[in-house]
Amino acid sequence: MSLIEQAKMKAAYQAVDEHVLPSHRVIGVGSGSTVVHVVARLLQRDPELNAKTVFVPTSFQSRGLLLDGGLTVGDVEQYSEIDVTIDGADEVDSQLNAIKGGGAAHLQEKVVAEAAKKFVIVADYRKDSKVLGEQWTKGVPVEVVPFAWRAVLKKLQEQGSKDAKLRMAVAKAGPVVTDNGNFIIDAPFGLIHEPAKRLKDIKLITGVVEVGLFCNMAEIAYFGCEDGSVTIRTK
Ligand SMILES: O=C[C@H](O)[C@H](O)[C@H](O)COP(=O)(O)O
Repeated sequence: MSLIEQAKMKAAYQAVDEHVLPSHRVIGVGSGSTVVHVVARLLQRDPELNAKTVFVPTSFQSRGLLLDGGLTVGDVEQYSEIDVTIDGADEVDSQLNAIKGGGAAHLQEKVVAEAAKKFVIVADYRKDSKVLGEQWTKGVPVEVVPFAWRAVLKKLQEQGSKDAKLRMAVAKAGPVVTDNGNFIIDAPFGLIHEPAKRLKDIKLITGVVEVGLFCNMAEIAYFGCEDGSVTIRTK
């Protein structure tokens, strides 16, 4: 296993061990490659405990992971109060603000994170920054209603993201289509010193569904380090 994969695994395992309690009945499960290790750790719990627990996924991917593991899935319509949600991130700043949506899943992720009493981030050392935009330079993922994408792109450029662009699919002609049937624009803004303001400005553009800036949401973040240790950051 590569160093990066080991780092993801250590962070994920420790977060599950410290935040998923036997008394919990509803657990939110994020998306991405780090969350694969979250689900692996959940599957190592007492099967009787898992049988009494409902897991709320945040994407087609995480739903598949949970179902493949034989776990019971639910949604926020059934379970509006979640005990804890654990999710990955593309970058986390010193205040625990995060960029998410590298896998185009941030709309459902934000809903499931907001429904949780506690939101926990797991990541490897490459995601650990002082200021957002230091390491994640692809831009802020912005989910948009398809017919409005050009209008939103223009507004994002006017807000200072000159290189904002529609995310294109890799093994399909045309744009990435999210699990919700929308498009994604990646909007680089350089260093983001005031993420909450940036979030508000982008969200006010008509046609924007959700912005991959998670501000003042995470309570704690676990970063797997290159030396095999795990760094914990709290508010
Ligand atoms: O849309 C995807 C999600 O926000 C992921 O949680 C994020 O991209 C981090 O993914 P990974 O753990 O693969 O780096």
